[in-house]
Amino acid sequence: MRLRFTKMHGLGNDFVVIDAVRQSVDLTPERVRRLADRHFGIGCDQLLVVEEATRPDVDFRYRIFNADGGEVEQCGNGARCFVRFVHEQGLTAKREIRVETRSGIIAPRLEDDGLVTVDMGVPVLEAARVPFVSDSDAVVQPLQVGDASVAITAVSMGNPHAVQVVADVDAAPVAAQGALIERHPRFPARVNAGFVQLVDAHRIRLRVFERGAGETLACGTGACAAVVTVILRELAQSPVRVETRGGELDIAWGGPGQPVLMTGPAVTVFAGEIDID
Ligand SMILES: N[C@H](CCC[C@H](N)C(=O)O)C(=O)O
Repeated sequence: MRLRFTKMHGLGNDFVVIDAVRQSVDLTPERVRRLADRHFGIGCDQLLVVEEATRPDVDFRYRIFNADGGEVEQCGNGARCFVRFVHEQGLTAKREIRVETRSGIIAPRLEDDGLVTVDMGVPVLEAARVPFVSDSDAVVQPLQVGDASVAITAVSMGNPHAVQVVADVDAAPVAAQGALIERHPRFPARVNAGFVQLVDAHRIRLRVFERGAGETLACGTGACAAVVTVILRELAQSPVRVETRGGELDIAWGGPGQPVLMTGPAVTVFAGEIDID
């Protein structure tokens, strides 16, 4: 199958973006893994597929696949790239679009300064809906991770996140502990593991070991989940600037029941074609 693609990134969280509106695409988990492979394929953290809307109240459908081949519910850095892509490709003249994802509708908007703002929807805090196996919906809950007991906040941005506060993200055991948390039995759909360091009431540092991709340079939904966490724990106030290894995101959240707004960059790197069997 010959495939036209565009390579993009949001703060170094990188994507292969595929237009499935103007080309027919048949993606299997194996094909996704091959396309995402940084040695045998193109290489990316996630693969984003642009499809025609399946309902009248949205402009497009947005499908997201992790590098491990699994399809997931949401991708924040990808949402910013999505709107830049459909605009650059002439698929829409709108600067703000409504996009249907597996976990609901998001609304990315191209700003005049070149950044992109996305209404990422309302965070889910009920454990059963994250999903997180627990008899409590408490904001902070203990989680046994190997020999350590860590205090996490379980929150869904459509996709599941387990967020902990650490003294120094650079020293945090992201690789070892992140891998254990990702596959922890209390997260039946697996989970993205966030590590947050407080800088001040409006600034945090964040690293995320992503479900299905490992540590990435930035995670948009992870930044949203981290801001929800530090605000719920009364450690910070909105808006919060999130420093990731790939750069900075600005997140605003008005509290439970309110949507999370994320603002940051989206960059097109190159376009190409690939033959994949
Ligand atoms: N690994 C995530 C999907 C990508 C999210 C991330 N790249 C973002 O920017 O939100 C998951 O399995 O839920």
